[in-house]
Amino acid sequence: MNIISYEKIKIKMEGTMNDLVLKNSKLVNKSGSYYVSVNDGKIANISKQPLKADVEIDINEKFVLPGLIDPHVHFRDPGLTYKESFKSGSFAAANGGFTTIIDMPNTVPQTNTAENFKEKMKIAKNKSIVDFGLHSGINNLEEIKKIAELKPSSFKIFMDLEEDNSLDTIFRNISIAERDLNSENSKSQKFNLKITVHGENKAIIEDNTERLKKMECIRGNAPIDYSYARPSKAEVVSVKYAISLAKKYNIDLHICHLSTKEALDIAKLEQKRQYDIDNTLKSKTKQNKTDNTLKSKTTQNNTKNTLKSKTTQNNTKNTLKSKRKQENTTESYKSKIHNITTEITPHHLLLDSDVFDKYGTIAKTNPPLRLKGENLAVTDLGDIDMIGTDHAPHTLEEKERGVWNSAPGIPNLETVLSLLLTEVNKGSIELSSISKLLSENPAKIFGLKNKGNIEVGKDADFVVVDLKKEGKFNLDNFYTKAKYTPFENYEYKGIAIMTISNGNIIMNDGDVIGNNEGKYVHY
Ligand SMILES: NC(=O)N[C@@H](CC(=O)O)C(=O)O
Ligand SMILES: [Zn+2]
Ligand SMILES: [Zn+2]
Repeated sequence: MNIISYEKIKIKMEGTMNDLVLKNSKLVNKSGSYYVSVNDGKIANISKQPLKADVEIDINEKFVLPGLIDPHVHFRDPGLTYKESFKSGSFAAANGGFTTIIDMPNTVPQTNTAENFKEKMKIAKNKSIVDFGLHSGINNLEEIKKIAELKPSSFKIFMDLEEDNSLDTIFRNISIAERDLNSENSKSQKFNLKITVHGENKAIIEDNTERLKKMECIRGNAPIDYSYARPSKAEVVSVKYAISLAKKYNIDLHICHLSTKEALDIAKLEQKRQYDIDNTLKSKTKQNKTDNTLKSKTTQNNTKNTLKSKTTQNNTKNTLKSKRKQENTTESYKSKIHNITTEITPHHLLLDSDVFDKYGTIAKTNPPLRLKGENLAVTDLGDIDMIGTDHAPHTLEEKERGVWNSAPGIPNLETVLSLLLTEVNKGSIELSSISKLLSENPAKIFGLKNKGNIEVGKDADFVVVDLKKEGKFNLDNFYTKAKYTPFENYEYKGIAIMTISNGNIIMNDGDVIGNNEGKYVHY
């Protein structure tokens, strides 16, 4: 038990004092103004009555939202820290209103062994000022099982880099690892492995790029050719295949940076199918329950008990059997429900390939910005689970090497909240949908149970926003090392003015205060 200093015990003894209170706060979907108090990094109380604390911050009737959570960042640490690091990346996150990020495995070395995973945990613990989850890379079954015990947020597959015939094996290995780990720990479904995919088909990309390069002399290969080289079809084919493998192996699937209507429709269809199966299962179990109670109680009890122990035996055997059956046959509706979830980036939401005219290869990213008519828009947000910024920093020099050799990727942590608050001011989305897309759903879908909402007992993670503040992004004020964005001349209305992580202020009016220690978070 760590001994805390006497004065803190004294304050605790008095019982009244909190560590922090946010007074005169506006909360989404609640009328009036609130006091939100914090104790030991957790939300202690939410009240209309005044609350006292060591530190009192007057929010002056601004909105206090749950701290933002980004499930898709590339902090390039270890190995590529000249582009970004957990220090610069987490400072950028704090500046953008984020209190939690989940980092991608395409570092050097790849985060695809238990050893490299632990090494990255250490690096992040030392450098990150926001809480962090980690996605794992892919490896053989043995390594996957060792990493799975460290509770990665998911196993990430870059389908644009994998041959189709290796994908089936990857999904199969993840489902076998989940089954084996849970049968070793049979008391509960302790391990729930999730796959996240970069959904673009490698073969289609290679064929189209080859064809366009050959025509270089005729077409001159403008930056927009990148959108033709990685056509929507590459995403549609890849997302369809990933969903079929998730069904076949009963594994939860999260689709990164969805960028086309067609692929979104396919994902929605499967989500609806799973929802219907889930409801059928729920009504069946309820039906069974009513049937059983109708029978006489007494005689039933003993038979029920013997039956129960047998049924539990059969059930475990059945689930394992159905899982085994799953591997080779098509899904049966009795199978475990696998969740299909989706994310979209700010650039695929708000930009299309027209922006290449102005920003050239600065706007080059994977998947590419879509041609008008193929792209998604703010009106599609109701069908998408979350925003994942795909904060993918590179150096300016790496971004200016022509259409084929420039590095793909756009940094977004310090622009996304202002971009979405501007949409709120335009009336195209509600303020509540920002919390749903950037806090509640990422927390729920990636199992971050202490995060995502302003509720008593949850982590005291907040972002205070000034809905009225207008301006243009000034790259000199950004903390990311990647000083470029296709949103440079965007006129925003609304910005983060304070970020609080576990009760500690980490950003105040655009100044990041770096004395906070981010912690590893997982499902
Ligand atoms: N999105 C990108 O264009 N680039 C990502 C890789 C990826 O997510 O494909 C990166 O790590 O740079
Ligand atoms: Zn990607
Ligand atoms: Zn990415």
